[in-house]
Amino acid sequence: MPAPKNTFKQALKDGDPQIGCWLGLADPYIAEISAGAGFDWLLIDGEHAPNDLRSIVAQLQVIAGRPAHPVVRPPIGEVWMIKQLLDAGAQSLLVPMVETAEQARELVAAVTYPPHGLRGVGSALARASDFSGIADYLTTARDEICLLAQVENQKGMEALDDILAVEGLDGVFIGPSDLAADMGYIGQAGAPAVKTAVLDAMERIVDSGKAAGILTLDTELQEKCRDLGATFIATDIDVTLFARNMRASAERAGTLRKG
Ligand SMILES: O=C(O)C(=O)C[C@H](O)[C@@H](O)CO
Repeated sequence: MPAPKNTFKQALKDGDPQIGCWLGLADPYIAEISAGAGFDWLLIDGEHAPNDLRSIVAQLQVIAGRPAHPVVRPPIGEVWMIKQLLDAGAQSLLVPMVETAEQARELVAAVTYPPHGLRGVGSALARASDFSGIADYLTTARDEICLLAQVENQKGMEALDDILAVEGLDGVFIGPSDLAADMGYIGQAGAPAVKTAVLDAMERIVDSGKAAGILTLDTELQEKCRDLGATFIATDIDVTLFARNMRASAERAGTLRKG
């Protein structure tokens, strides 16, 4: 019995656009609601949300078997973190702040078992192998892991072509917020210079044959990235959805006080 089929990875290979949502509320209840909302994938954010391994596992558990595919973002691309997340059952990783091809090659090694990689062998204890229930996990896991790198500063953009040449990397995500900051436009991900850089990167990623991805709430940019061939596009964030609607609700309710 092989490792579970990574339908998200297959969809990216097939060029089928996958529409996702960021999960930053770090709660399995929210993840469960989101998993059936209609998104193709959900990003469990370990970088900017108060997630730890336990909360990530809890979200993986409630998303399992639901229509949406979980993509997990570690705080940074450390080998030990990746080992833990893969053993916890994450099959798709989005690793932030990738700046060099060497870094990308290290990440490929981190998701690959020896002799070709560095991933520690602990499947006997791992949720990923259904706690040893998947007899052929060790020899089939790698093919079902989707490794995505985030390029989100000028150093990474300058190295983009070299990063795209790294075998075993499935896709590159451009992070508009961090890229904007590094370009001198902090808080202005929609600045023309940033958008131009993002769209240029999208073209280069797609031309390389790898999957291109982004998170943007800008509907015009979402459409432009899709039209350029981007295939993993996150269009919203649970935190902002909730906060915006709570504030609006409180404002409406506040009118009751006036009598
Ligand atoms: O740089 C970006 O943009 C991202 O990587 C996404 C952000 O981390 C996310 O928190 C939304 O701002």
